[in-house]
Amino acid sequence: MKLPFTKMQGLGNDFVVIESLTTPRELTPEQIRFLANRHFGVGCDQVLWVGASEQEGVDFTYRIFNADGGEVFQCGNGVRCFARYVFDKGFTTKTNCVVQTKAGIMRPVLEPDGLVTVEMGQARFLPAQIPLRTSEQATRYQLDVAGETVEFGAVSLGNPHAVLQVDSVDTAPVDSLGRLLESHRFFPERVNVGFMEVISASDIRLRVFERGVGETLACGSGACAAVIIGRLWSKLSDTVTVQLRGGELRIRWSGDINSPIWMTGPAVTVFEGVIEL
Ligand SMILES: N[C@@H](CCC[C@H](N)C(=O)O)C(=O)O
Repeated sequence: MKLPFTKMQGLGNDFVVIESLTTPRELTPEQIRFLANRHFGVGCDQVLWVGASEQEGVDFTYRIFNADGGEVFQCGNGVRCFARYVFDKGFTTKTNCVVQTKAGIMRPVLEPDGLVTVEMGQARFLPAQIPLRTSEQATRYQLDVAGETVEFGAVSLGNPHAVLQVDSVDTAPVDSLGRLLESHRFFPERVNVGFMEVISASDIRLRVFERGVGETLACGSGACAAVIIGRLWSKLSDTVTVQLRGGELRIRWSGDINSPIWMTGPAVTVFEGVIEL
């Protein structure tokens, strides 16, 4: 089968976008892993699937697959690319489409300056919602990992995040500790692990070890999670610039746990192609 695709990136978090609007397409986990493979396939952190609306008031259905082939419910950099893709390809003339994900409805908006703003929904903190293997909700959790006590905040943006504060992201053990935490039994559905360095109340640096991928150049939902945790720990203001390895995101959150969080950043098409599956 010949499969057309579009390669996109948001701050270097890269995607293979598969269109299932004109020709319905389903991909197996093996096919996802092949597409994501940087040596034998196209190469990406996530495969994004663009599908038709399945309900009134919604324009499209958005599905997300990690490079390991697993389906997940949220991808912040991906939803910006999704909005850029459906608009640039002429599948909509709306600059503010409504997108159904498995985590709920998302509303990306194409800004006049080319950036994309997304309302990322409400954060969830209950252990069962994240999920965590505990019944006690806490602002800070502690785990013993490889003989050390690790402290972190935990939140769901539709996908699970643990956020650690570090003195410097340059020296943080992102790969080794990220890997251990990602698959720690405390997180029954595994977890994305963010390492946050607070520069000031309005600036952080962040590296993220993503579930099902490894460290990526940027993670949109991870940036939201870091700002939420940093704000709950009284270290951040309501508008924060998040410096990731691939560039910057602007994140806004009032601090009211019932209010949504907003993310603004770039979404770029890299190239198009056709691959034999
Ligand atoms: N890169 C993403 C997050 C993708 C999903 C994540 N790896 C998970 O397993 O939850 C983003 O920009 O949010």
